[in-house]
Amino acid sequence: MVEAKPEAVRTQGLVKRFGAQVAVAGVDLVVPRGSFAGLVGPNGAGKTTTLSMITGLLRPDAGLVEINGHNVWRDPVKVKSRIGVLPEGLRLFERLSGRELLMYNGELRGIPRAEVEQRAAELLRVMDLVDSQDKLVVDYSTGMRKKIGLAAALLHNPDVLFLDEPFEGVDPVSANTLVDVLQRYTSSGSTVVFSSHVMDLVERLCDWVSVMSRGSVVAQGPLDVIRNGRTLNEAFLDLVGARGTGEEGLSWLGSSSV
Ligand SMILES: Nc1ncnc2c1ncn2[C@@H]1O[C@H](COP(=O)(O)OP(=O)(O)OP(=O)(O)O)[C@@H](O)[C@H]1O
Repeated sequence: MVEAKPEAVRTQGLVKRFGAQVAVAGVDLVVPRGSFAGLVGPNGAGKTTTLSMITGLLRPDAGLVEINGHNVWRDPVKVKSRIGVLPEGLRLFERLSGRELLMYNGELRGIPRAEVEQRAAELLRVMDLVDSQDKLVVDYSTGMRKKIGLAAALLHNPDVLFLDEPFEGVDPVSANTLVDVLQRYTSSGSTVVFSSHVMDLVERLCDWVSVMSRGSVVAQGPLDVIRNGRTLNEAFLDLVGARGTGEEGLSWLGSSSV
């Protein structure tokens, strides 16, 4: 009998509190291998906190995180060597050029220099950053930062890639580039998990969706199951209980009142 491979990501009962605030209240997140997975939820739902705990950046108060069957918090070095992360806020080494940043990342990952040089050159070309490769990262625009951050996260060819709001502040041309690279990456069987508020994009790209609300996963599964005949935006509004008439309050707003 062939043993089933573990999921790319599995969490059980993940909890994080900040003082009296429960940011993540027992999250059971599942992402099958090879998925292009979207993590969606209203502001403050706990997406960033969950991703931070999954990627070994923030220690959970309770619960279990496994990536490809390996316990992240018991074996962090092994797991971190096989994942790529584009975190929120994207803190980068600002005084390095884009090219130096990739070379440094490659060295940190223990990849032979000649291999890093080749991979960095290819990534810079695909990300359309060749002309800016010698510019300091501090002088990069928001979209350029996302692209060099994604290049750095891909350099060691991870099994699973985690991206927190990768398309935020990115122009349509750069967004297309990011999408092309990510689709090429998942088509070879690797897994992407990304958080986003852009429902159209999640609907277009993802085959798996997890919906969070108030610190919990309220729905997850294949995109079509979550949509259930609706647009993803409609499904999202139904699931997070955010449908209102929008007519209450703000009666003073607009030109008809004084
Ligand atoms: N370091 C922190 N200290 C205190 N509270 C925090 C901290 N980080 C997050 N929180 C709180 O935890 C909750 C979840 O925040 P989180 O950033 O995970 O949500 P999110 O779903 O990523 O939101 P958004 O879509 O707005 O980015 C929020 O109420 C937030 O105020």
